[in-house]
Amino acid sequence: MAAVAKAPSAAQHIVNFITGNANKLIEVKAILEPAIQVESQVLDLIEIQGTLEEVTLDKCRRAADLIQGPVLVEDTCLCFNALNGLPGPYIKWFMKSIGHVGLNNLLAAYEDKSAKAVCTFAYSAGPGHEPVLFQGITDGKIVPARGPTFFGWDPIFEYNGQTYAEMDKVEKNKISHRFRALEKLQAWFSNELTS
Ligand SMILES: O=c1nc[nH]c2c1ncn2[C@H]1C[C@H](O)[C@@H](COP(=O)(O)OP(=O)(O)OP(=O)(O)O)O1
Ligand SMILES: [Mg+2]
Repeated sequence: MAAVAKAPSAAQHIVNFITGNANKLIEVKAILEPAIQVESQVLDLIEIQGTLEEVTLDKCRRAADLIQGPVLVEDTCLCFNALNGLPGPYIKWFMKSIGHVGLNNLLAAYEDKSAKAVCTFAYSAGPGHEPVLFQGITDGKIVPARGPTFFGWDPIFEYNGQTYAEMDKVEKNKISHRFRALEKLQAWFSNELTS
């Protein structure tokens, strides 16, 4: 009897993470691999205005349409509690225009320096498929910059006495907003595998 071709084993998931940010990709790989293999394409996706969920869902649909296949995208917010959640999804533009000092100054008038780092991932199985969201939040506070300036606002976000920039990567990836979101994504993927 002729051998029947076996379907590829579903033992491992692969995601195509669409991002223009090399630092995000490094962290996502460090957190997900080897359980989930991370491939990546660089696309500068248009980002609408709206809530974090709206921004991420729209980004995901755009990515799936452009790639014509399954995609994973992520949007990161830095929300100042004294400012009712702002800069939120607009943190990238605030960082670019006013930097670490300007972001600290935004809170000068307030005693409350607390902030939330929020990561929202969206996974779509392809164009026309409704994206699934996975969100992670880490509570911290905004402080004058400490530590190396490799990644965005890492030097001004303090968690448990250390800024993200002062932590080594392994440590950040155990408590970060990105890790907490990816924990949920990983659980969802392993459920998909067994169901
Ligand atoms: O863990 C982080 N620690 C420090 N800074 C961070 C982190 N994660 C994102 N960031 C910065 C990058 C960007 O300035 C903004 C989010 O904007 P966001 O649109 O999500 O990122 P992006 O445009 O760089 O990449 P993408 O192509 O995936 O949209 O916060
Ligand atoms: Mg972006």
